[in-house]
Amino acid sequence: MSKLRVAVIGARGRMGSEAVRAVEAAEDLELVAALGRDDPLETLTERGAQVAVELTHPDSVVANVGFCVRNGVHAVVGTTGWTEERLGALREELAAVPGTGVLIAPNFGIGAVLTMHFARQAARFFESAEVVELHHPGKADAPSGTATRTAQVIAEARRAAGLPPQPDATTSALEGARGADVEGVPVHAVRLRGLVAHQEVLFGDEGEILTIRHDSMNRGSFMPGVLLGVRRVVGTPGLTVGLEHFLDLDG
Ligand SMILES: NC(=O)C1=CN([C@@H]2O[C@H](COP(=O)(O)OP(=O)(O)OC[C@H]3O[C@@H](n4cnc5c(N)ncnc54)[C@H](OP(=O)(O)O)[C@@H]3O)[C@@H](O)[C@H]2O)C=CC1
Ligand SMILES: O=C(O)C1=N[C@H](C(=O)O)C[C@H](O)C1
Repeated sequence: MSKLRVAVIGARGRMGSEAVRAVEAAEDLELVAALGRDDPLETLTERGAQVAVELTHPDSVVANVGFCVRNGVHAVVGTTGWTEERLGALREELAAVPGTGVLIAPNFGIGAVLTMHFARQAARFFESAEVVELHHPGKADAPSGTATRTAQVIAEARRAAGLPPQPDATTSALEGARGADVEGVPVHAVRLRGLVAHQEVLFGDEGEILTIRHDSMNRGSFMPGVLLGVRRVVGTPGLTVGLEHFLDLDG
């Protein structure tokens, strides 16, 4: 059986370099390109890449994924910065090339995906919910894509259950003290040398607290998810947001 031809964009970064190693080590995959900032995207088509793994920067990702889609290269995207507006534009681009698939995964860590799944289940049972994400100080965006998505999932579940806004008597606060407001769910971001990627989801109600915590101790933790995405995206046309769609979580 022929190997799936895979490229990595952002190949010299923290995640990209780990993805290069993971693809090279996979027997069913062949690394055909490892692109940095100054390498032309045309290399993807010249080398016949079937799937591109995109791990760059929120300012670069839209153009890179757009190139892939226009050229029929499936994309597995870990880079953050996907607003509703960006997702809408990508859906329109994809509609013009049926057969091409894009996976956008806010987090490739299986435990992080499960955290979001469990948070969705828990949200309707608690009056209060807040998210705390903790990352290395080299991270460009805050709050993390995962924390933003987690807060959105909680907000969706609260709305579906008809819960009122969360109680909060704060009338004066230093700017940022209550975190970022993501659809009514406060999200707090810590940047600290020594950390990799961590998140706590806190739920509170009268007399009890539920904490769901996930820790990525190294970037190898993301690689099984990256490889799963690469193998599945080729048979999944259109836009998929979230690795959970490839995990059969209710099975
Ligand atoms: N979904 C997930 O599970 C995970 C997602 N991430 C996300 O992935 C992204 C990358 O993270 P990380 O690896 O830590 O970041 P790094 O800064 O370590 O790596 C990014 C790399 O991309 C390069 N780059 C930037 N723009 C381009 C471009 N246009 N073409 C090719 N290469 C480019 C950078 O080059 P240069 O240094 O020259 O700018 C750098 O080498 C972030 O958005 C992060 O949040 C991170 C971890 C897990
Ligand atoms: O930049 C990182 O490191 C990470 N980024 C992703 C995010 O913003 O959610 C995933 C993970 O948290 C690591």
